[in-house]
Amino acid sequence: MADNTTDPAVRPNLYLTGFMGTGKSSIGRELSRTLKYRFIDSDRWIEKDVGMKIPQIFAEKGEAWFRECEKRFIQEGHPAEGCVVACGGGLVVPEGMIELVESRGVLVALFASVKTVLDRTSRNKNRPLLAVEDPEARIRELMAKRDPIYRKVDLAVSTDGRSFADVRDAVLRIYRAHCSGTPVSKEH
Ligand SMILES: Nc1ncnc2c1ncn2[C@@H]1O[C@H](COP(=O)(O)OP(=O)(O)OP(=O)(O)O)[C@@H](O)[C@H]1O
Ligand SMILES: O=C(O)C1=C[C@@H](O)[C@@H](O)[C@H](O)C1
Ligand SMILES: [Mg+2]
Repeated sequence: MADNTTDPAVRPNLYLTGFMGTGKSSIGRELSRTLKYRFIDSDRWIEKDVGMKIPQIFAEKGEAWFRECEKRFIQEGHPAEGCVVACGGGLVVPEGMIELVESRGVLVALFASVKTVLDRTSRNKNRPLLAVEDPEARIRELMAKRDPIYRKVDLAVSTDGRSFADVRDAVLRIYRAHCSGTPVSKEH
């Protein structure tokens, strides 16, 4: 099987999407080491670009303004190849964003249950959308809205009960298969 990812001339960007806590940032970093690609996290890029942390951006500028920053990041904030990009959890939500990201490289969606997301996000207070009295109810409500959007992404990996290495290898397999033109079946 031809493997384009071993050809330095063909290194399409690998974008990770999915709900908060599915592991885009942590798995993305691991993937970038394995592929010897540059790792970029859209949340960190925006924080640096605007000079504010995410909670401050949401509080002072609002979510819609943040979504515009995410669009600008995809359009002009990173190299055209050789990158693993961990997208912010809501980056693909506005209409047209899945198509925009897919025009820049290979998009893979990570999935996890409400329980897993709650467990993985509860230790950390830097997600303004989950900084509410009942984060579980908020996750349920947001996930119900967003799940149909993430499911539009053709390449998908489930992360529930799987180790970092296992998820990393599953993403690598489908990225490489996709790059070499091999059909990939969905795994939600
Ligand atoms: N497969 C996994 N097994 C165990 N823990 C995991 C796994 N994937 C992620 N985690 C843990 O879950 C937490 C959230 O992961 P991470 O920050 O990578 O999520 P994210 O998808 O980037 O979230 P966000 O959309 O908010 O940026 C981290 O503490 C990470 O170590
Ligand atoms: O899912 C979301 O809407 C978000 C996820 C995070 O990565 C950050 O982009 C921010 O907290 C919003
Ligand atoms: Mg992240």
